[in-house]
Amino acid sequence: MSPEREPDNSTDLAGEQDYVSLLYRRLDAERESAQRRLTEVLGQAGGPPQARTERDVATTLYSERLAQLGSVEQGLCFGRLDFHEDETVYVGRLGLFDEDGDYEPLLIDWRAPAARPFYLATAASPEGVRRRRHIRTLSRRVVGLDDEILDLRAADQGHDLGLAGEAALLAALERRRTGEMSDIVATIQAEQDRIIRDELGGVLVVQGGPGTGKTAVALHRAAYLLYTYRQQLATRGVLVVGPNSTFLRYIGQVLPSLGETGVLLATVGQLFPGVRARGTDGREAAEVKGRLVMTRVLAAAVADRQRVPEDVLEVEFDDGVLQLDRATCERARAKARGTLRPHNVARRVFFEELLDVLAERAASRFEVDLFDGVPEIPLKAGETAGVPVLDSGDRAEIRAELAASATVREALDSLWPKITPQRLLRELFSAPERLESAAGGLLAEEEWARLVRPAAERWTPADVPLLDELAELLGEDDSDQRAARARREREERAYAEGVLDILEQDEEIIDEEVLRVSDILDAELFAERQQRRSELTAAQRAAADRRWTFGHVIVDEAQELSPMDWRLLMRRCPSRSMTLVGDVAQTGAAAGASSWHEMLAPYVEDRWRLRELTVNYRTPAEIMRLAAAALAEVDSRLRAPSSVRETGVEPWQRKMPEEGVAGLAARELAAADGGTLAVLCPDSRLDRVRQQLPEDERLSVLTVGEAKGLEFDGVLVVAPEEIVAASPRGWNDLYVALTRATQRLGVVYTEHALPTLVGAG
Ligand SMILES: Nc1ncnc2c1ncn2[C@@H]1O[C@H](COP(=O)(O)OP(=O)(O)OP(=O)(O)O)[C@@H](O)[C@H]1O
Repeated sequence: MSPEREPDNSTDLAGEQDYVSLLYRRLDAERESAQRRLTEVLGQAGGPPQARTERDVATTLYSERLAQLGSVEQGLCFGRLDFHEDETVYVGRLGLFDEDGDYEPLLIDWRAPAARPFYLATAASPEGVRRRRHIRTLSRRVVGLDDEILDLRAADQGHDLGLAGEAALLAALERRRTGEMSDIVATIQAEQDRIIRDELGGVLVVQGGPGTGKTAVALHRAAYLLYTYRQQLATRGVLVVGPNSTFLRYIGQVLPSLGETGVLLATVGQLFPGVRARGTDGREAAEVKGRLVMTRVLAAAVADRQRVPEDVLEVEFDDGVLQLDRATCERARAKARGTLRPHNVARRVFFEELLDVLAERAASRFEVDLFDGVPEIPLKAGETAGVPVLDSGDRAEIRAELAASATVREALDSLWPKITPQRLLRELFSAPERLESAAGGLLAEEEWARLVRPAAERWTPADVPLLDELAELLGEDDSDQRAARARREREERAYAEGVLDILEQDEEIIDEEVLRVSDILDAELFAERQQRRSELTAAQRAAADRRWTFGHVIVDEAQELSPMDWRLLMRRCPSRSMTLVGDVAQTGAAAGASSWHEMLAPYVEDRWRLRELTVNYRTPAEIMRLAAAALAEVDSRLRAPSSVRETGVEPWQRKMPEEGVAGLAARELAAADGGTLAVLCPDSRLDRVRQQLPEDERLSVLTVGEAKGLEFDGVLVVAPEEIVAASPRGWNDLYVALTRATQRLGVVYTEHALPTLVGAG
């Protein structure tokens, strides 16, 4: 599409300013009203539980509304569509209505169906649109207009990449980077829009090269889904998974500006409540931990904790000793395992079995003791010896005593202990003999030996899926807690019934009050209220609950996740309503994916749909030519995405010892003209390079892994030859490093130049 442009015209500018000012007045009025209501609610206190619950709901509602209204202050309205039938629609960051008139829409939310032509209309397929106008604002002032006339005559003069709102797009892309990602609502392109608005159900995979807007699309999709399927998603929330916390900080501000709060942003390492994975694994250990075979290693480690005695176990009880022989314990273990319940739950069965046996043995011993020393009286004709001395009540009492005895419990615990995932994993990794027993038949010795580490070591991100797996294998015997909860509920109900009785007897009390009390007793209503309360804090509640399942899960840099990471995520999303975005050419993690098919087959077979993004909005064509040479080394069949723009600045390459990096960085930082610069280096050089460089908030020194998903105005890649040599996925890493810049790129060799790059440069 090659739109004809109408020149900016001051009458239009003034007209749009009037309209935009009207929108801001409406926004202010909404804010005042939400603030007033919030203040009113906060001013109330006391009252019955129902009133308190309602106040909680209202407080959260108005606070969220205020946050949402605050987040759209910049760029409230950014577009206008004029249709052939003289209809005009304004598009913006949220919907506003004319509440004084007949509730006409003044501004259409970008996510609403009516806003769609703004992103999709082309000259060839104008969807009734005559003119698309991008409105540029600075604070509340209109500073420019970019018009496109969608005229079929212009359609075949088409631009190769089919860009919509080209001037506004290029202006957005030229912007200096601040270190925080911004939203792209004003300039979403058609191929991106189709992904953002794709249906909710099933697994959607978005494959796209660097800079094609995968992250941007994933976040806008979260906002779109919450807007469109609010009922379905608000209670369960949306989980957005990113590769590391630097990345989460980078994208953290985008969603509030899209007006969304029902989203939990997390790394996989943050998804096991109570564990903070702050340690790091070596590349090889992480790779082994990520393998699917670890499920079998862990299952074996759990089975190893279900022991039987070599010969007999002696259990002290009541001034005597009872014996549990190996065969009896084996029978009890087989029965407990046969229930197929998790370890901590099946333990109850094991205990019950052995308590039965012990009770039997204790009863016999008691009977023997009773008759000890008593002379045997010969049986008369017709008499039998079968009548037991202890009746069933006595036997039950002995069993109860055994169950309550600390020594008995200790003895049984030594065979089948109650154990947490954390304890089991710590004890497994800190004891080579335990590891050998569990992993010996499944991993080679040099593989399982990589997992050995001291017990005091910190948890790492790769431990988290293992803990999650163990939580499933071990389970939680919560029967005591459940019994306690049921007892509490019975007591509360009895109390409420008592209150109701008193109220009914008291004639002074009005009917309404009585109704409120009886409300508490209505289980359905009670459950519903609980539900409403949880709706408001879905993201927070989800963060604290390992068993939480999300309405939708979005995974960014999905290629980095290991098979064990996927198992964890799939548990969090049994509905398999997921959006996975990534680029298999950028995989750096040793346990990461090289094919979407391989990664997904265990969970959904081939029931997933693929969409591709093909245009690179970040990296200029000059830099992309160099990066394409690295991509060819990854796989010669892969094609780099086409860059949207050229800058006229070629990337440069130079040989220089490490000490020279500081001077080059200072030069590049100056050239970035107030923008950001990243120095990307191999892990082994990170500390030394960091020490050389001054503290500056515009300057970041990172490894390639840390820079994944980020972008900077300028980038210096140090020692590319070492980045390539450092891992089997070294070329993928170099490709990632070379595609982080929006303006300028320099490559500094410390040893030998890479012939591939020299040829391309
Ligand atoms: N339609 C658009 N309008 C304006 N800017 C855009 C658009 N699409 C993408 N961008 C910008 O392009 C840059 C790259 O986008 P993003 O980080 O989402 O790409 P990516 O595909 O996730 O890249 P990578 O795989 O390298 O992490 C960002 O600055 C983003 O804001």
